[in-house]
Amino acid sequence: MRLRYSHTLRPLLFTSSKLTTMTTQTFFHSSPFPNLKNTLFSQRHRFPCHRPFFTVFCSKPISRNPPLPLRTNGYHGASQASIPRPVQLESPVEKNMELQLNILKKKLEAIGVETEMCEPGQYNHLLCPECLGGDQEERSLSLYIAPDGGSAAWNCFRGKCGWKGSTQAFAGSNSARTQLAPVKKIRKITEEELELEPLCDELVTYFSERLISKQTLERNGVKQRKYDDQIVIAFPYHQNGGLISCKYRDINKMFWQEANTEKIFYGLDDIVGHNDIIIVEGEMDKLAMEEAGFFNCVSVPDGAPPSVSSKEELPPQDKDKKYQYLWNCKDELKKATRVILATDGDPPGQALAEELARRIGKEKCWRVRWPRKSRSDNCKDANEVLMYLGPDALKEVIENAELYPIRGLFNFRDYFDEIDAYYHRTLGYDIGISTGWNNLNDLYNVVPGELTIVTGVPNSGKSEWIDALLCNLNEIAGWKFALCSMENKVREHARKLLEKHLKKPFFNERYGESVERMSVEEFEQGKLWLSDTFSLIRCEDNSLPNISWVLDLAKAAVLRHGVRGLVIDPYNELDHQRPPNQTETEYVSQMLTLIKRFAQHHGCHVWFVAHPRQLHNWVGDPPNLYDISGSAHFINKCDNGIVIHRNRDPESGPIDQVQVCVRKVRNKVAGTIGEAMLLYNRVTGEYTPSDNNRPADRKR
Ligand SMILES: Nc1ncnc2c1ncn2[C@@H]1O[C@H](COP(=O)(O)OP(=O)(O)OP(=O)(O)O)[C@@H](O)[C@H]1O
Repeated sequence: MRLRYSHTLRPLLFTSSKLTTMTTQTFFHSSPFPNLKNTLFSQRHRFPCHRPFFTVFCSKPISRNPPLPLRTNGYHGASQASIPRPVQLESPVEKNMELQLNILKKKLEAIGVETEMCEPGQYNHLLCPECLGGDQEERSLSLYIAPDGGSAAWNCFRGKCGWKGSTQAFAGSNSARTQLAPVKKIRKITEEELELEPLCDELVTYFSERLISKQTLERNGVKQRKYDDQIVIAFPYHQNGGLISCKYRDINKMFWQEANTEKIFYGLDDIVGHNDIIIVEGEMDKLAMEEAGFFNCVSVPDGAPPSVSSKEELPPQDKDKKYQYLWNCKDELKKATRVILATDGDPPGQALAEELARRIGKEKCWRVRWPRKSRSDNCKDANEVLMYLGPDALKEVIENAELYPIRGLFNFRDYFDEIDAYYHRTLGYDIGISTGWNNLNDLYNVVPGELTIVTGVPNSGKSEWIDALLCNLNEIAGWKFALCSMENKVREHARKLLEKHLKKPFFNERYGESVERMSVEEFEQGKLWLSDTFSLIRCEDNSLPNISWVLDLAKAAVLRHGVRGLVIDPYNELDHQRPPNQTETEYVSQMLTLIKRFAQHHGCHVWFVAHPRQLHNWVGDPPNLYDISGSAHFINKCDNGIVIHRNRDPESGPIDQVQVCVRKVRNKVAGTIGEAMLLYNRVTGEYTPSDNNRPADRKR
């Protein structure tokens, strides 16, 4: 049980004769009652255990006597043996140790003891299914399985649990749970038996310093109890008006609860019939809520866990020991339409809210935001809000409760920061960067996080155009890129990029004509630019890379070099093996989903080159995006679809003319459908806008 109360008012020492008020410093460092804590602890030993003490694991020396035969009903709640002992079985089963070990393990597993790693003849340290090892999740259950696998005995060493018992493989029936589970005797208690008394004036004052009124204390039946000359606060837990349990709080803010009583919410009767229920983390918070006018409030009995359980699945109700108080009133919770989780603002408090919400159903849970109590600190719970800001502020906290977040379910409000940045254009580039060719400005702009599919018949200049675009984007916005261009030899790719960057040919021979070749100095400077601007994704061995491999490396390039664009050229150079039951259409759809997720997640633009299928009776027109071989998903899933086409017939028009057909633009901020003409400079590989916006006439 983890209870965390740290109210900042002066702590008090309660004695039956008088109640002494001290400063915090005095209280912690020079208590006039050095033995007080010990006294309280020893007193408390009458209460802390939730189970009766058994003596199976008492500290006597190991007996040399032959082991006592175990009872045959399978469960021993209280053996007198000094340590768990192997049990001799006189039956044919003796011959089959494996069988009996399996049966034994099944019985143990039926009561929640995980035996997978357990070996016979050894002490195994496991998580106790009764207490789950407390907040620290200690492996506090010591389980001993006899060497022959025929019997087992266990004990949880956590003082607050102490669960112990033993069983045999072949004793009784196999319905182990009912036999093995310790029969807890729930005590019936009365205020008289507990010797609860009305609060003394000093304690009433103590509460009033926390702004809890006498009226609230009386309505909730808050009492006191004497332990010799010490007084502790008693919070009686009621259900249907009857006393179910009682929790005590001493001067050291230590808590303990009546043993062998049922775990219920504190204030349970107050939520009966209410549509709105508030759940808080401590009794003081429940009382504080009342001061703000909220009676429909309960407190958890056991405080908060240190963190949210790592297990995704909730345990079955009967094994969900820590939250039995919830299951004990599941009808009330079911009837409620709104459950406001007002647990503490610290990480354990938030973990508690999450655990409660998982069990109650997040769809009807709400949560609160604790207001500031100072410039640097927030209030951490209801009582602090009451003390620092007053009842109206606490009322406001509850009235302003927000829907409890559900993973995957959002509101636009959750994205307002991002939407603001988009509106105010503070992130740059969100409405897209110009390609650098002004006649394309209305048609296509490069938006981070989008996917552009580029297609065109073979040799149409797709790769050349993308390279030229990257050089422009680098010049305009300093973007860096990852290139996965499997068709290109690295040195050829370097040549093409350098020519565009330096606007000079790499060689003079054949294509350089009379244009001055790039100098050695320019070449050296260009190499530095290449290294700085591009990351190469290449599969150096003979195997073809698959899309996940490419995206993983692209992610590394984003994180390591800050690349803003990825080119995958072309699609057919990737490995596209798919499971036999998956169609190519399904495969393409999945692959494009992966690419788009990568693009969005890293704010990286992706250009993906895909070839059209073989076109029959082709008359030289630009292909259609639906002609892309593989699947219509290329056009369906991309943000932008571009066809690069060029005239190859000198009689139809200039052959350096390149047609950029923007066939799909999903985001109207980025552009629109249309065509623009560029002129290709064969010497430097540069493109410039063409004055002639008419495509060449094609021979038919
Ligand atoms: N408008 C043009 N005029 C003349 N040659 C061009 C033109 N555009 C590109 N080229 C040349 O065509 C060749 C192929 O270009 P590129 O590799 O970019 O085509 P591609 O469409 O990517 O080809 P593939 O489909 O085979 O991958 C290059 O040598 C390039 O210099």
